[in-house]
Amino acid sequence: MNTNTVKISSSNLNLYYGTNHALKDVNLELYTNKITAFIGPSGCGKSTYLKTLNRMNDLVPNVKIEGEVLLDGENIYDQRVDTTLLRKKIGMVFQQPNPFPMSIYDNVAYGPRIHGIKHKAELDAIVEKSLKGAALWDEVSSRLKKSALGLSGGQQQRLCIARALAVEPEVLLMDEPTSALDPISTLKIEDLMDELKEKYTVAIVTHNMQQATRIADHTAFFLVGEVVEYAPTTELFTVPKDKRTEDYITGRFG
Ligand SMILES: Nc1ncnc2c1ncn2[C@@H]1O[C@H](COP(=O)(O)OP(=O)(O)OP(=O)(O)O)[C@@H](O)[C@H]1O
Repeated sequence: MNTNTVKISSSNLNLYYGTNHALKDVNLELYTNKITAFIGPSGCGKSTYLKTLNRMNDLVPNVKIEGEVLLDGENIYDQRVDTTLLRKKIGMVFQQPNPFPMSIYDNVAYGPRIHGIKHKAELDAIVEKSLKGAALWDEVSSRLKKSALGLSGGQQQRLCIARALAVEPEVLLMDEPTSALDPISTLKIEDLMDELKEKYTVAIVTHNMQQATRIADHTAFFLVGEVVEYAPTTELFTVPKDKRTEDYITGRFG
């Protein structure tokens, strides 16, 4: 894995929800312009880990985080870090498509407007570019002023990806982005992810091991808060080094 450039690196990362030690000494590196998948049984800490990467867990009461997460070598947990700017750089897409109850256009323009962009021509260009980037433009260009809630689930999820792209992030975090979608919409998002990695660094939590093998360059296997194994995806699924990884990927537990 040495040929890859490190975008995000976490070292000795521990997270506690009250007394629940949910992440245990997680050391992982995410590489620029690659897709990294996090797999593992329910409750093993995949989503928690993903959320530590843009400090979404800061919002949870009684959470305690120790260790470091570096983005381009800078610790994102440094007190001076502005979390709004951090989350502009590291965008997130959730399991359930969650468009705002407003027009397609306004959903995509929402982030840029918050960051101070007001001119219509500039916003129009961002909306078009982002919708194209999320492979949705052709389906919605004639109905930009219509409610986003009228889109199908798969379209809504691509809209959420467009909304994330609109603020020009460097990293995209995706928490089971296709688990609520039908197989055709899922394939569309997987194809899209392959395009997105040309420009962004992508991390995805998935329950679907086939999905990880289809799209991820690297895969980390989590078990009760620990990373058991982290390797290039083909290696992890064909020659796992740890017996627990082997048991999981062959369906013996989880
Ligand atoms: N906001 C929270 N407050 C308290 N405990 C939490 C919170 N979120 C997660 N946990 C706990 O942390 C542990 C890890 O949960 P997490 O959601 O990260 O696992 P996961 O691997 O993503 O699971 P799943 O695949 O079911 O989504 C679990 O024990 C869970 O109950």
